[in-house]
Amino acid sequence: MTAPLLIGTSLKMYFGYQQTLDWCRQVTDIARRHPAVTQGHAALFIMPSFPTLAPVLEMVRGTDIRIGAQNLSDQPPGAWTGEVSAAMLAEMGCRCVEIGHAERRRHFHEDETLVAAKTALAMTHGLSPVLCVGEGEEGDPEAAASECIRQMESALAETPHPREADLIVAYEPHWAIGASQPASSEHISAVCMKLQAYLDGHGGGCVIYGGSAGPGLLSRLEGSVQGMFLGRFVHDARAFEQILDEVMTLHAASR
Ligand SMILES: O=C[C@H](O)COP(=O)(O)O
Repeated sequence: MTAPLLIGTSLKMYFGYQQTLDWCRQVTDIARRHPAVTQGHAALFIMPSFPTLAPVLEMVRGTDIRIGAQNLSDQPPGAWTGEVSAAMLAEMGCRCVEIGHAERRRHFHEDETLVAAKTALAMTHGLSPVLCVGEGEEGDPEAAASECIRQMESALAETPHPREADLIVAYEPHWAIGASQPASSEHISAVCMKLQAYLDGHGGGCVIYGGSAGPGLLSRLEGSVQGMFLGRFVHDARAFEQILDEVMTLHAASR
């Protein structure tokens, strides 16, 4: 059987507490009954805000939905006011953590040294990094892929081999995040296939696409990505279900 497509989302800081729980419940209910999930063609992850991690972890108990944080400290537990450790996330039951998102690089000045430290720490605690890479300006896919591979190499520089958790690379061109539409399918496919080829030769991992992604995009990418990293366009949980419907259609077409 082929590997499941990875369908994940970060809720960023959009929702309130109750709204997050309501949305996660809707998606969990969809996951419990949708054949794309129950038959193993799609694997899901959700990254809600820190205060909701505990109730959401409880909510998804009995499913295989991975829950992750949108950030972690690059430091071991100690005197780091306001930070959250990899150790605590792992202890709670988180299985993945987002690292290097364009918004954290831009607004919180997270540099490549910090991204590499966080990636290594996540791995050593068995947390799969959802490592976000992407070029700043719209341009040709060759240059974009080179820049993303450079970012991946930098991010993985401190990570011991073999890796202690699966690596998920989210290709997110910065210029396509928060936009009205994603990058073109041709651009996404060309870059993601290069990044996947790189990972296949360098310890493994899977490449998913994010940046104004929504229903319909996965079908247009014709198997060139391993999944999707979703944002605003699944805030209505029915859109999440539509994407799982697409996974089923793609699976049927591949048989
Ligand atoms: O974390 C998700 C990505 O940054 C994409 O967000 P967006 O689809 O709202 O642009």
